[in-house]
Amino acid sequence: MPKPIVLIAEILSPATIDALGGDFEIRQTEGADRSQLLNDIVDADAILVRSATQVDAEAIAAAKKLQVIARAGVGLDNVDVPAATSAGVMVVNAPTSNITSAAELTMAHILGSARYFGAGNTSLKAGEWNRKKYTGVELYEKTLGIVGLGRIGGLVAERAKAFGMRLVGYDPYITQARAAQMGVEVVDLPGLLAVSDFVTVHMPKTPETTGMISTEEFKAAKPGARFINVARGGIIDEEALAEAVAAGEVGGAGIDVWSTEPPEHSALMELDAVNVTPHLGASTAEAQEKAGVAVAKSVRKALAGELVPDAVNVAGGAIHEDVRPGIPLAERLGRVVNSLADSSVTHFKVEVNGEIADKDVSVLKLSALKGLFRDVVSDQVSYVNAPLLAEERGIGVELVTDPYCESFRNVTRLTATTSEGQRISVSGTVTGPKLVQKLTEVNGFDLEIELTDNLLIFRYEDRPGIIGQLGQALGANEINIAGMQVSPSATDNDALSVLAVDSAVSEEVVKAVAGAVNASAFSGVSLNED
Ligand SMILES: NC(=O)c1ccc[n+]([C@@H]2O[C@H](COP(=O)([O-])OP(=O)(O)OC[C@H]3O[C@@H](n4cnc5c(N)ncnc54)[C@H](O)[C@@H]3O)[C@@H](O)[C@H]2O)c1
Ligand SMILES: O=C(O)[C@H](O)COP(=O)(O)O
Repeated sequence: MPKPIVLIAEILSPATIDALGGDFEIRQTEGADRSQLLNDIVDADAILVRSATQVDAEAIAAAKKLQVIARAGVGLDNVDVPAATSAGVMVVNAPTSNITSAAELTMAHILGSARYFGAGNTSLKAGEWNRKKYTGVELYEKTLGIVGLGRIGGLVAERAKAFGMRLVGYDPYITQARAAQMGVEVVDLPGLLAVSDFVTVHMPKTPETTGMISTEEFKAAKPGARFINVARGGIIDEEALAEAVAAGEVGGAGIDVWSTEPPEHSALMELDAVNVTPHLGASTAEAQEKAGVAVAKSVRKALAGELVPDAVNVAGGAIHEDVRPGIPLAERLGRVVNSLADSSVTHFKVEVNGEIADKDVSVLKLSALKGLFRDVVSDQVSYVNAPLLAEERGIGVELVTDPYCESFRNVTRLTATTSEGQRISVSGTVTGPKLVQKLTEVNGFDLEIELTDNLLIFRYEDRPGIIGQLGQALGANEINIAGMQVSPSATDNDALSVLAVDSAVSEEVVKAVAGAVNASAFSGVSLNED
């Protein structure tokens, strides 16, 4: 049988090809060359792009076998998602692959505009020695206005804080509590412009945000403020910016993204106080590797007929972006339940609590079931066959949602009853811009520990010295502890310890360690991917 064809339309990290593996025929094309693209896409099963390839309705219609469009990055501005959906083509991206790189480039632009990096560099290379002209300002104790407090805005806040900046932010879609967590004071846009020495934008480009910072906003801004755009071209109106800088109203700017790429005859190019970069936000070795590997994995899954967590439109039905991070979490929690179960599960409940409860979260039930079965059946468990496996085994499955969630934005809680009457519960959440998975509860014991690949769980009668005994017993078996959480019971004298360890621990060793602390219940959980 011929191998499926994966068409790579832009330069991607070599790690992408390694992660695709040997199951595909990999072809290269030049995505920016329209006629070459339309010719080469015809028999492709999957296409991998960055932002320079227009995968529009025409390209999708030309692609007779296409099953997946993979964007090795975040923005889908160059992909016609509705056209892909109506053609039954899955679209995937790599939503967190380049956020750190984009946040770091933002800091580079903030610093660069504060210190005339571009102009100083050009001037010195032209043989001048002009120290006075390029006297800048410090960031320390200046105010940074962040417009858009999402993933990248949050990472910028974290970094700017380290420079001693005061942070104000505007984002009508996030809660005060979330902004407070970031150390950002929420204000309205005029309020932000009035007090900010630097303004940086981190929103998507939408009809609402296009041209959101323009002549009026420059006039309302603090005189001499500097403006940074590492988000999307046109959120800051380039022509109005050039005029405001030339008029001395705006002190400087750092622009990475352009309303037309590459930009044509922009007046910004002529201005000393404006530093420019050619859309380099994601252009680091790390971001490219992360993006390439993430989409390669998604392509493998998509072509194997599995549900893909990073898909933005699955089988015509979209998974909301706030629900997507919960998919791998639910699967891993399902695996934890399976590890804790002493006998077969007869009833399985998936509770989704918090802000995502009003979205369609049925995929989380499928994912949790997939996790429950993944380590116990020899067949490849998919989102499609997991419910069938439950039915075959007579497992009653329920999904319950509740928008109320006390401690986190969202928590997924799985409870299971086994044929021997054992009751198991585990809860988890996904936190921060890096979407860190956390275990927040096991069998009624509240915790907060990263859901790493190898965990050990011990329940015992609480008494002094146990932590030392656990450490000693694990050390004697050459097991390194990477993290630990102890949770005393609210109802009896027991405590539960969850330890994150560096490698999988054999059942024999887990038993020996449990014996050393006289544990009444214990489990070794291994969530390795292989
Ligand atoms: N330069 C680059 O190479 C590069 C790299 C990665 C991402 N990006 C771009 O950076 C931007 C931010 O990415 P992200 O991952 O942080 O996105 P995100 O979705 O995590 O955050 C966007 C934030 O903008 C807010 N927002 C939406 N409309 C708004 C409005 N009208 N006013 C104020 N806030 C509004 C949202 O509530 C959200 O909190 C996107 O445009 C993305 O395409 C650029
Ligand atoms: O949307 C993105 O991921 C960034 O703008 C990066 O785009 P790029 O992959 O073309 O550099």
